[in-house]
Amino acid sequence: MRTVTVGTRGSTLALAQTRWVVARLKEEWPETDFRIQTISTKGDRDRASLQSMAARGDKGFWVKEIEDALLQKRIDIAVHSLKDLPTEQPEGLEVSSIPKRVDARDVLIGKEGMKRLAELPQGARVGTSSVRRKAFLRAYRPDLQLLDLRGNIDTRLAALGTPDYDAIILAAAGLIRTEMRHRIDEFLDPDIVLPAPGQGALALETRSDDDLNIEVAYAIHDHTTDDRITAEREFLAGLGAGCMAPVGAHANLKGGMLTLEGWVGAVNGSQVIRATTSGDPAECADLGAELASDMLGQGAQALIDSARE
Ligand SMILES: NCc1[nH]cc(CCC(=O)O)c1CC(=O)O
Repeated sequence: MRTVTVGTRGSTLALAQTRWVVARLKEEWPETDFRIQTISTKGDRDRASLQSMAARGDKGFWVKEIEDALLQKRIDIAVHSLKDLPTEQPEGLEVSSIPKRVDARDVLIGKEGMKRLAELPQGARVGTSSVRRKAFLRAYRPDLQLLDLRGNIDTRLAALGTPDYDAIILAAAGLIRTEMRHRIDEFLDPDIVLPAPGQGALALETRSDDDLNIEVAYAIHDHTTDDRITAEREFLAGLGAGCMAPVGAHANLKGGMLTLEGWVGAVNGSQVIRATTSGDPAECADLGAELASDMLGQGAQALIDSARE
């Protein structure tokens, strides 16, 4: 039997999504043996300085060590949360497969009586470290106290068991993939908090010259998800921004048309620039790039810079 080594971070979520990927691959390739190897990244080891790493333009803190393992042939396929993967891959590597996306929305989990965003009391304490979530939440409810809350899903859920937080905001996808969907109290309305580009989607990365493993990975590729996230990521790339920017993007396919919505917010909540475009899904990359230049024309750069300070 041929063995394919699949590399991932070791968090509960990373392992859950990698086991899901391996189960799907095994359905397509029953004669192949898949082995999971966990790799620790700078993001796992040095969480406190994530924001400063992002400010320095150091984008690959969730993926660098995993990409090195791919290049050195210690692993054959890497599984990443697409949201955490920089918009460009290093020389010699490529994204060879995008499996079907799960729910892209953000969700709220709250204490008793704090289970809906609109009904949180004045000054309620909400945990999130995402500048995107902070920017859009502040624009909607300037009274809320937004408190930093870092760490993996388990750490963040545990924070609700302390007196410090009334509610926390997370990605639905993380809870769904770790079989904690039942903990979700409210799916946030995307008209209030627009999800991150690529949220809820995964990427399988391989060596560019490794035809065999590219074929293995591509068996679970989903074209619709690919068109949607390509538009979202081209929008992000066109803004020159990364996963730590106050930028939301969400694309949908309906009736053969791709609609892309993009937001850029001021971290202090004073302003959110919103724009929408739509067209042929075959033009998904151009739609994203065009929306980005439209937003830059409306002053988006100053808002992105405001998050870097
Ligand atoms: N930045 C960490 C991260 N990367 C991907 C997800 C969620 C799952 C996904 O979007 O696929 C999360 C956690 C979160 O934002 O709550």
